[in-house]
Amino acid sequence: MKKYSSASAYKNDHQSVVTIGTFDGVHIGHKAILKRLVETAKKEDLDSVVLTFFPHPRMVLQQNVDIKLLTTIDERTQLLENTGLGHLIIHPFTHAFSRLTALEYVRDILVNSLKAKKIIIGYDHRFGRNRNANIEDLKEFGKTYNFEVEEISAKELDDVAVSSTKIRKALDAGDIETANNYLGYNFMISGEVVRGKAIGRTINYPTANLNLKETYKLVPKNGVYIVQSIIEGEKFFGITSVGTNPTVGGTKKTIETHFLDFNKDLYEKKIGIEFLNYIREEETFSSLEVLRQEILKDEMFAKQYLKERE
Ligand SMILES: Cc1cc2nc3c(=O)[nH]c(=O)nc-3n(C[C@H](O)[C@H](O)[C@H](O)COP(=O)(O)O)c2cc1C
Ligand SMILES: Nc1ncnc2c1ncn2[C@@H]1O[C@H](COP(=O)(O)OP(=O)(O)O)[C@@H](O)[C@H]1O
Repeated sequence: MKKYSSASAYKNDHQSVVTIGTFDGVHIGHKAILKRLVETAKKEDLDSVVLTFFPHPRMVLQQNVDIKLLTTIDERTQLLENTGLGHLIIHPFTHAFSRLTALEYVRDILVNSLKAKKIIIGYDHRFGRNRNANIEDLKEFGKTYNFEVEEISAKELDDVAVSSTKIRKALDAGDIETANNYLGYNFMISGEVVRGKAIGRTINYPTANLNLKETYKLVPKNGVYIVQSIIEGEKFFGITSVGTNPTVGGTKKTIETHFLDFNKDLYEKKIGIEFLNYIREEETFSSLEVLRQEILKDEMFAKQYLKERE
């Protein structure tokens, strides 16, 4: 897959089939649309192109709204790469871009830059300044500029919209299994391991504290989870606590993982953790000793879960 940092960076004379969207999560519904794109490209000898935007339009147009996304732009890129897509354009979404008229957008971007011969798009897609043009307008432009518009049905689109919302809601409720089913893979977060208060080791539960670079990345609700991680090529399971650690008087939200059967220095390493299941809510325990006993129970629970899953 070739990547481009703007529509004008895409320099290709071959005609294309294009689909446009955010594809946050690249979940099973998105994959169905992307499969159609890649198959159409093959059948009709066109290049397959996804036009996506970053930052998310709502991050630019509604800056006061705290938007959380299922995937960072790097994760989204990697997941799109796995679909067999030919070309990915991550176009900067700016105020100036949002002011383009429908005509300018279609003519300059879709036709002149992307050489669109076919556009696969949702029936309710809106575009151009103030989102005032719709799919009927796009079909009219197609007559002038000689491209075809293939409509994604309400049903198919509904499935996509439903799963994005459902995945976010499931993660907000700690329902990892539902989220993973809709995603078609395990929800994951990654970041650098940073130093904490060094209390973990004193109760025999050292925890790798993850620092997320992207503030817009969604984190599942506070609580305790079973996770897995690939560390230097080897798979480890772990128990992760998402929360403020009230037992030790914490106030800042942290994401900390104790890896099972593991004993290595992870500071400054970049690691990803995949969420497998939810164990319990975060609680305020009366002492560190009680916390240690509770984490031991979490460990037993995780081991049992992993054994049954084998
Ligand atoms: C599996 C697991 C469950 C945890 N559950 C809780 C909890 O319910 N309440 C709480 O205050 N802290 C909880 N913690 C977080 C501990 O308070 C934290 O890991 C400990 O203070 C060590 O922090 P440090 O990495 O800064 O040394 C949990 C940690 C783990 C690994
Ligand atoms: N099984 C393990 N799980 C997680 N981290 C481990 C493990 N064994 C060793 N470590 C190391 O110990 C560190 C965590 O120790 P801890 O006492 O919790 O300190 P901190 O408060 O700095 O996180 C991790 O960042 C990692 O480098």
